[in-house]
Amino acid sequence: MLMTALPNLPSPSPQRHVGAGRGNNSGAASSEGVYMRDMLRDIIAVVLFLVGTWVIWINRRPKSLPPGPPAGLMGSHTHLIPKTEPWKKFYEWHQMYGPVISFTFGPQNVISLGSAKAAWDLLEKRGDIYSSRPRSIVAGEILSDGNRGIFTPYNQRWRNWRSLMQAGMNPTASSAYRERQASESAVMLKEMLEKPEGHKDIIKRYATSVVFAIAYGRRVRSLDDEIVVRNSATENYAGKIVLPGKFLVDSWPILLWIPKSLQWFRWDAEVHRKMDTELYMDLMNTVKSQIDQGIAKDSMATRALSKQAQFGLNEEQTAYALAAPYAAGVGTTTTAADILLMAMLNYPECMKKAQEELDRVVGPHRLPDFSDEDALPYCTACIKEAQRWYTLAPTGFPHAVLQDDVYEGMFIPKGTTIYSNLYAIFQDSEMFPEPHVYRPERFLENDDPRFINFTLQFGFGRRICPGMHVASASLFLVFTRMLWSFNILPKKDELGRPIIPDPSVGQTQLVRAPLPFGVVLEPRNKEVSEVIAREAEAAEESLKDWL
Ligand code: HEM
Repeated sequence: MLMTALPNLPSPSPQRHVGAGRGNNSGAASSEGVYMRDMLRDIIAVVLFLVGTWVIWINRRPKSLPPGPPAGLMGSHTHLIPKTEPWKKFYEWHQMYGPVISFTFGPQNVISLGSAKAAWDLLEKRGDIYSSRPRSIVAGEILSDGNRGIFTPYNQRWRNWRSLMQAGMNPTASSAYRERQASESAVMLKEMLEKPEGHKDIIKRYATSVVFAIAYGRRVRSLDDEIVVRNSATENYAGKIVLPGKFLVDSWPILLWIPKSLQWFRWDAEVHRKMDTELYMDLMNTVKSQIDQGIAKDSMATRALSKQAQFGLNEEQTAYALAAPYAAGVGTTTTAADILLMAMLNYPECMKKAQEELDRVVGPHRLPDFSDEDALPYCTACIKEAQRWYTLAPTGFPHAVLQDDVYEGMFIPKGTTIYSNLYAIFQDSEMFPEPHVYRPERFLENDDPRFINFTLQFGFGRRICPGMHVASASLFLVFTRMLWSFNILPKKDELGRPIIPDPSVGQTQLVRAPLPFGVVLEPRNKEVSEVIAREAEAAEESLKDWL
């Protein structure tokens, strides 16, 4: 049957028969040759049939699945996805196939949402089924034993964890940290005056101290503090292992069937799990002993420990939950501030406009404060636009869908990984004309509530960043106070030419960050140093009894 279905292969020429011209055996040899030739033809036909069937099978795409690129021979798109900046490839596919595309990563179905509308429609309006996370074997299970909520599927354990995050960082709780943010940012400016070249670490110390105050009610005076060093080591490791494709077992869970002692992907992760648990328990136990001594400051830890049963978290789960603000809040805030500086170097005219606004509203005798926020719309627009212009979470953080669904006629199978492709969303020229240009005015010209209350950079639905109020408040103070104090200027090369950082490149671990660049912080006038010295002194006074 197979043979008849295939066109006849051309006969080889008689001169080339095996054994041709070898005396008496030539007849037998020639029939043997014919036999061999037919067999070869059968084998080739079978191979072609199998390969053809395989290719058709692996490229089978239920008609209604979202469109996407053709798969490779192994049925996957993995080989098409670059290891660095994969969202750029997804963006290309969005331009070819539309705002909702599907592809596979290993055996895993993936759907990427490249428009805000699709992300809102699915991740927010249908949040009851789109709020889970894809299975994360190494980072979520082996390293974290299900204790890091950011990797946890949408279940009761996540809800308990999330209720502690909400209690600690909802808008009302977040406003209680503002005084702390104001004091630490005044100290930050003083440190910048003294050591302008260290501005990046200075911002990092600020962000670290803020999240430690929120989580544990303690202050961080230096990045050399032992708890910071231990936390950084932990987060560096976690940041590295969440990169897609880092571990085969995350795509091929069947590898969990090999004997545990041979599972090489466990070895490092288990060592780190022990270290992390020790660190997080130490941090929580310090607060317990402060509570016993009556010297604990209000924090997520005091709240969690006094209502542990209400939150439904055991000791270890509580300790891990309290570590989340550091894990998710330092790198993000520091990078977002770095992006703002990069924007100012690329668009000095925007810096001038923002400074004019600050001079008009705040004047020269005090630092900007939260009470100025409503009167500083251009500065606020600069912050939103920086987060759009250079997104630090280009594919968002992946969600997973809990049941089969249909969206605009497209089938979305249960268990699919869903990327909210913020890179593609922010490049949507209908929503953001000339998307590559940094233009804060776009946020002032648009009265759409989604522009006024812009939260796309913080993700979607029930998983939306719980730290967004803390982050926005920090960015407001860091940006306005830095611009009020300093002209942000580029460094120069040996020929005196300004070195402007290139926004089209970056480096990615858990977040995407600009490549390192230098800035010159030039105090704007003589009074700046006096005001900073005065406000920093008052800040130190208010912080003096913080451990
Ligand atoms: C500019 C700064 C920040 C940005 C752009 C940002 C962005 C994000 C994004 C995109 C997500 C994923 C949301 C989703 O799954 O749809 C997320 C999750 C999260 N963020 Fe942030 N974030 C920032 C700062 C912070 C801060 C300061 C904290 C804490 C103090 C924080 C804590 C968290 C946590 C705990 C999650 C996990 C939520 C969950 O899985 O339920 N983030 N963030």
